[in-house]
Amino acid sequence: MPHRPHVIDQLISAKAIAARIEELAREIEAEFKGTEMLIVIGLLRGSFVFIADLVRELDLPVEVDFIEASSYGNATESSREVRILKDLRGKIQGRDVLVVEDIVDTGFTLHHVSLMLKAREPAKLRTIALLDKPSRREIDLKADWIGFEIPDKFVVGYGIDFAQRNRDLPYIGTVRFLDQG
Ligand SMILES: O=P(O)(O)OC[C@H]1O[C@H](OP(=O)(O)OP(=O)(O)O)[C@H](O)[C@@H]1O
Ligand code: HPA
Ligand SMILES: [Mg+2]
Repeated sequence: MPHRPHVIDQLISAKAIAARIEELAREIEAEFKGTEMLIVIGLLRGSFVFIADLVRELDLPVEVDFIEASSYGNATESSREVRILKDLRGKIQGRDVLVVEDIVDTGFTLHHVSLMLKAREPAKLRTIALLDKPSRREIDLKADWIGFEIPDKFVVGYGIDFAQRNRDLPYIGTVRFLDQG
């Protein structure tokens, strides 16, 4: 796909994200109070920034593992086909698990990964997504915790990309394409 000229408008500031992560961490601590070990699973690549900030805020014993799932390629529309490019290193049977996602849009990615992980019989499986775009949902699914509900706009930053770019922005922004008005 050729690079499309665009500008980025800030939607959620880095400060607002940090404040929300503190609140979410307290709720997750309450839910997993007394756990021997919480396996925190990030969905690569989009969640790499969120999981890094979240685990550092959690006052719980944690292990970190990753799955790489991809459905967007370089497009702004889901292919609705979730490919698992990398599976977990560790086993999760009988363990407490938190799946960390950056954004739930159509719902295909989190749905697919949740089903796959549930089949491995964890003791408890919960999900968290920093962003939720309910207007675009095609699968009836809600993460157990959501950072922010956002409008039907393509977003980037804080780990989230457009054609692999802009993951390094410290805030969440919306992409305004200049070739489409
Ligand atoms: O709810 P959905 O419509 O499935 O969309 C959400 C998923 O899409 C993006 O991942 P992508 O496939 O672009 O891969 P990436 O995380 O490597 O950027 C995003 O990071 C979520 O994982
Ligand atoms: O709004 C989005 N931005 C980037 N990647 C995405 N994947 C699903 N929704 C989005
Ligand atoms: Mg992703």
